Amino acid sequence: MTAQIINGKQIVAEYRDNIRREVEALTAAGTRPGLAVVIVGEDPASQIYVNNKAKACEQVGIYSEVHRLPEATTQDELVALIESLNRNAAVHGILVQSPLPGHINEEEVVDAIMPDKDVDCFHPVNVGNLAIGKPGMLPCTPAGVIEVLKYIGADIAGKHAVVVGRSNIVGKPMALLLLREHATVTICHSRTPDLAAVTRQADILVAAVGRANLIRAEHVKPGAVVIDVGMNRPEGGKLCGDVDFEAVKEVAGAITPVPGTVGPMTITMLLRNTLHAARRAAGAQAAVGG
Ligand SMILES: Nc1nc(=O)c2c([nH]1)NC[C@@H]1CN(c3ccc(C(=O)N[C@@H](CCC(=O)O)C(=O)O)cc3)C=[N+]21
Repeated sequence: MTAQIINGKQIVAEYRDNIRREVEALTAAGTRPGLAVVIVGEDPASQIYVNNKAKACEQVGIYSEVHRLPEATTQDELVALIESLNRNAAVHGILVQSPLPGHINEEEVVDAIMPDKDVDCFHPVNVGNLAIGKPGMLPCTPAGVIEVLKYIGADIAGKHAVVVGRSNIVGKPMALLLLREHATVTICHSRTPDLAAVTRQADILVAAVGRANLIRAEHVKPGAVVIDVGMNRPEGGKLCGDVDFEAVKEVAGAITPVPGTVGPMTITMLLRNTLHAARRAAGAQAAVGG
């Protein structure tokens, strides 16, 4: 039996429809949600992603502004821009597209973003709140994966979820969100001696490494839900994930295609974070009678 191919188009359309309605209501009440995206340099993949983010904002009625800075931008100039966006009342979310040029200290840049406007959930304050289970900003890609699992009706509580990859932007926060949903969670990485022996135990397998075809049929338990977070562009080839889709779809119970699901859901969660940030800002303003 072949796996259920998870239809990202349908999930994304439903979520964005709900967000669009909520944005409309908040705008009518006097606060139009706004997102500022900052991109430094000319990385071609980043240009595509940033354009997709701006288009998605437009689709749901969120105000957006894209700040395109030259490769030679200094640390001080970038931090000064972030500080001005922190003070800008029309901007509720700030996203600084990574990767940044080598001469920029990325950590210092993230620290400069006001935590309330950190719609990536990269700031240490938001990461800490996530780790201790306080409500707040959720990281976009991991939150999107949880929404996909819920949408297809996958059980998470008590299931064994295996995350392959330990990055700060996907692997680690993914494990925290699965834990919050009461999964038993294992994280694998490049030093895991027998990857397949661990991944074969997974009821839910999340691949977030950035290596094409890392996960093959022998890595997957029959019937498992396989979520592919990889975004690989082999030279001259087309975009593909970390999972050998054709082979794994014959074993898995459900699988996400790349492109099509996790990428657009990531952007959808960015829209949701921006909406929530705007709603909190509007509430805070009402509380001081502003
Ligand atoms: N501060 C920051 N926040 C991010 O969230 C962030 C980032 N930097 N840097 C780069 C990564 C990557 N990322 C993607 C989001 C959507 C798609 C996406 O929509 N992908 C489409 C395909 C797009 C295409 O054709 O290339 C899909 O999977 O269907 C891809 C990649 C966000 N990132």
